[in-house]
Amino acid sequence: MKLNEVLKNIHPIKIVGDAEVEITGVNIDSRRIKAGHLFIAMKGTQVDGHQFIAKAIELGGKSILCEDLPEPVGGVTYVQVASTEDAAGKVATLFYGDPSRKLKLVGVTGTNGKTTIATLLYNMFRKFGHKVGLLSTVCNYVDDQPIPADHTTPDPIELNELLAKMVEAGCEYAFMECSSHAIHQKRIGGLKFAGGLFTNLTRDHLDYHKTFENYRNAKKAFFDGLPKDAFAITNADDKNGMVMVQNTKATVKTYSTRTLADFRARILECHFEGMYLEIDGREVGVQFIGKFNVSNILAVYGAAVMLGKKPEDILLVLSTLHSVSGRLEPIRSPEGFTAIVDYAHTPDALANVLNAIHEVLDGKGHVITVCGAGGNRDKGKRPLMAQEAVRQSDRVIITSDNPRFEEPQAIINDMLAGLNDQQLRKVISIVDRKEAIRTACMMAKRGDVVLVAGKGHEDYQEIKGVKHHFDDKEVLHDIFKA
Ligand SMILES: CC(=O)N[C@H]1[C@@H](OP(=O)(O)OP(=O)(O)OC[C@H]2O[C@@H](n3ccc(=O)[nH]c3=O)[C@H](O)[C@@H]2O)O[C@H](CO)[C@@H](O)[C@@H]1O[C@H](C)C(=O)N[C@@H](C)C(=O)N[C@H](CCC(=O)O)C(=O)O
Ligand SMILES: Nc1ncnc2c1ncn2[C@@H]1O[C@H](COP(=O)(O)OP(=O)(O)OP(=O)(O)O)[C@@H](O)[C@H]1O
Ligand SMILES: N[C@H](CCC[C@H](N)C(=O)O)C(=O)O
Ligand SMILES: [Mg+2]
Repeated sequence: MKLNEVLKNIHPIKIVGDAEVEITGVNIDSRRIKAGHLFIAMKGTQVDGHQFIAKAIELGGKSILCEDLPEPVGGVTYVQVASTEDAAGKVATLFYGDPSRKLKLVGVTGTNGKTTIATLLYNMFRKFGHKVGLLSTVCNYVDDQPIPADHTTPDPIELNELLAKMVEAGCEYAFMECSSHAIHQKRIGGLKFAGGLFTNLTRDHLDYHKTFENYRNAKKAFFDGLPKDAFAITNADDKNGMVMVQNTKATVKTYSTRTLADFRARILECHFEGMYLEIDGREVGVQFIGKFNVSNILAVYGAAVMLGKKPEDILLVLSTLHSVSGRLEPIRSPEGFTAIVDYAHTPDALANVLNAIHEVLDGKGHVITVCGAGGNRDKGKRPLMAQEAVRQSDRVIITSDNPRFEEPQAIINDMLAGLNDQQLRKVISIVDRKEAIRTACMMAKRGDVVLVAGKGHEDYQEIKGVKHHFDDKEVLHDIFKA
C-alpha cells in the first residue's frame, strides 16, 4: 500500500519526501518496526516517541509520521501532523482496509459492566448463528479463536489488526470494550461504530484522569463521536446516563430498572442459581444474580433489539447464557458454603456485589470478604473499598491484589486507614493472598458466602513487573480438594 493512501483521513501540515512510497506496516512502537514500516511518533505519558525515530529508521522504517520534524535522512519520507495521537487510529484503520466499516461494531463504555455486556453480546450473537468478534479485558476473540488480551482496549494498531482478522474470518459483528484511557488516547480514532452502550459512572482511574469530570468527559467523548446512523443506549438509572448522550448525533435509547425507559425490566424472583425477570412485559429466567446484572442484561437486550433481533428470540437466548469468567462466579465448597469469585475492584463494584449476595442470602448466612487493591493505580479508592467491604460483610480479610511496584503492606495500610476502631474489629490483614483465601474458607460455615474480590479471571499476580501465576478460582478448588 502507498503511504498517501493511508493519509486520506488526516490533514498533514507538511510532507517531506516521496508520499508514494510503499509501506509494509504501521507501528507506534519503534521496537516492532520492520523493513518498510511507517513509524508513528507519539508523545506518551512516560516518554516521547520522537526520540525513537532514528531507531525506527535503523530497523528499516521508510516513513515517519510525527509532530516535530527531525533533521531529514535521505530516502525517508516525513509526514508532519498537529497530533500523532489523533492521526494514529485514522491511519491504522486505512492500512488495515477500514475493517470497522465491513462489520457492525458496537462499543461498550462505563466504569463497571463493560466486559460482562460485551461478552454476553458476543455469546448471544454466536448463538444466533453469526460469526462474531470480541475485544475485552479477559480475552479477545476472532470468531471462536481466542487471542490473549493485555489491555481492555488494545492500542490502535493491534485494534485494527484484530478487526481486520475478524473481517477476514467472516465476522458480521464485533463487540468491544472502550476504556476511558483508550477513548482519551484516541485508540478508537477512525473506527465506525454501529452503536454504543453506556453502563454507569463511578470513581476509578483518577490517577490518570485527575478529576471525576475529566473521567466523565473521556467517556462522553465516545458518544460525541458516534455517527448519525448509530444507536446510543444509555442507563437512565445512572446520574450521568443522560449527560453521556446529550451531544451525540446517534439515535438515543434508554434502559432502566426503575423509571420510564425504552427498555425496562424488574426482578420477579432471585436465587443463587439465577433470577426471574420481566423484560418489556415478557417473563424470562436468567442464570445471573444481582440487580446490576439486570441492568447489564437490559443493555444487552437493547443492543440486540437495535441490531434488528426479535425480542422473543433475544429472551430465549438470554435464558441460556451464564456468568462471565470471574464475574460473580459461584464455587460450592464440600462443607456447604459458597465461594464467589468476582472482579470488583472499585468501591462501587464491591458494594454492588455484596448487595447481590445479600439479596440472595436474605439474612440466612454470614459473608466473609477477601479483598485488596491494585498497586500503581488510583490510591483514593483504597479506603473507600475497605469501607464498602466492611459495611456489608461479617468478616473482612484485607490482602494483596496486584501490588505492581508498590509495597503490599503499604497498600493494605491505605485501605485500613479508611476504617475506625469499631470497623477494624471485623478486619484482619494477611499479605499473602493464598493464605488470606485459605483463612476465609476456614472461618466459613455451611450456608455462608466467601467473596473473593478484585482479580476475577486474572491468572497472575503482578509483583515488581513480573506476572506470577495466581488464580483465585484455582486456589479455591485446591483448598476444597484438600
Ligand atoms: C497510561 C497508559 O494508558 N499508557 C498507555 C499508553 O502508553 P504511553 O502513552 O504512556 O506510552 P509511553 O511509554 O510514554 O511511550 C510513548 C510512545 O513511545 C513509544 N516507544 C516507547 C519505547 C520505545 O522504545 N519505543 C517506542 O516507540 C511507545 O510505543 C509509545 O507510542 O499507550 C500505550 C499504547 O496504546 C499503552 O500500551 C499504554 O498502556 C499502559 C501499558 C497501561 O498500563 N495502560 C492501562 C492503564 C490502560 O490502558 N488501562 C485501560 C483501562 C483499564 C480499565 O478500565 O480497567 C485499558 O484499556 O486497558
Ligand atoms: N452494571 C454494573 N454495575 C455495577 N457493578 C457491576 C456491573 N456489572 C458488573 N459489575 C461489577 O464490576 C466488576 C467488573 O465487571 P466487568 O468486568 O464486567 O466490568 P468492566 O467495566 O469490564 O471493568 P474493567 O474496567 O476492569 O474492564 C464485576 O466483577 C462486578 O463486581
Ligand atoms: N484493568 C484494570 C483492572 C484492575 C484489576 C485489579 N486486579 C488491579 O490490579 O488493580 C486496571 O488495570 O486498573
Ligand atoms: Mg473490562
